[in-house]
Amino acid sequence: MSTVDVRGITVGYGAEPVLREIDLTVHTGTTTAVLGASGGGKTTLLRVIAGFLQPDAGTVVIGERTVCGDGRAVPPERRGIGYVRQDGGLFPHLDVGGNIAFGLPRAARRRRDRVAELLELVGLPAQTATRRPAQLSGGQQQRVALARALALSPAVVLLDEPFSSLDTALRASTREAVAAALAETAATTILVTHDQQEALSFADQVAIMRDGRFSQVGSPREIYESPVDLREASFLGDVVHLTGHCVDDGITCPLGLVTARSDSPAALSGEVDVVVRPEDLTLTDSPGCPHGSVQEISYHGAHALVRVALDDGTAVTVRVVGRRTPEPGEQVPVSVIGPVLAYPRA
Ligand SMILES: Nc1ncnc2c1ncn2[C@@H]1O[C@H](COP(=O)(O)OP(=O)(O)OP(=O)(O)O)[C@@H](O)[C@H]1O
Repeated sequence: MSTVDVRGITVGYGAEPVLREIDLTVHTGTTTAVLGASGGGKTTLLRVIAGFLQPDAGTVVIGERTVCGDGRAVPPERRGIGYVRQDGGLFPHLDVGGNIAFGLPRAARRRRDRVAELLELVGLPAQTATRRPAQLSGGQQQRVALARALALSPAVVLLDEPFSSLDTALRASTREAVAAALAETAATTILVTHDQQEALSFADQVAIMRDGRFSQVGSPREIYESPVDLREASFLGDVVHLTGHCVDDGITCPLGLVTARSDSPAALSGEVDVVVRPEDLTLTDSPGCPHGSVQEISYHGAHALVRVALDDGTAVTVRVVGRRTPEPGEQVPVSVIGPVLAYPRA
């Protein structure tokens, strides 16, 4: 069992802490994505867990073992952790086989079949072993870096933005290969990323870091569909933000009379923030729905974002299937699908 349990970690590089009393639990064999703005402290957290940085306060427990805190500081090489840096960090003077075998005990280093096994695990052919890192694409290098991290069968794998330097197509295929390799080894994984889609699709749990703390930790669905506040909602994707007024039978807002979802904060009254995702709006008619004119279309292939100026002047964005966009200037109805998220006015 290798649950990673981070409790009350406070750490910094100077007087000001970068992380403040951070708590995080990553259950055995699951993946947590740590998502946040640049400079927020994501890498710092990985460095504390890996043992490269000693915290000012708090503990890290891996499985049953306290690896830091309570007067203990287990060195990085004895924590059973595989770490993949943002740039892969391969040794340029060693071939792929040499890179993967680097951390293995002397006897195992000579076993080429272990290297071939690890290459297969990350979806690379065995003959890649004789190539130098410089002869590989960015995605192949990242896979080799993962194979090296997995060589010692670590119980915990830390991935620091491993896909950020890859182009879209390579990113998707590398991500799939890495996810499959991690699933096969049942490693407990923490992935640092600043890519919302990556966090939502790759992880079992997403932790959003803001100002040195986690502002929300939950399943990808909870994080996207039930953000704790307007700020988190905007951080995780496109939002239509409107002002609403609570009335007896719901909330009146530029979209008409709407009802608050049950996962909205309780005790709403007076003026509230109404938050709707563009995919919760449609260009179809419904009783009492507003109309407006199409201002702008942003085409993304599979989908398109249609900006509509409602007749009362409010601008809203509607996500439609890419093939079914209206024309600019067209008059369209805008309906909301289902109840909306509403928050007390910020
Ligand atoms: N070795 C260091 N010495 C001093 N300050 C540092 C050091 N490493 C990081 N910092 C500072 O700590 C803060 C957090 O850095 P960190 O690299 O953990 O953020 P991050 O969320 O991983 O950022 P990014 O997404 O850009 O990689 C930043 O303000 C950074 O400048």
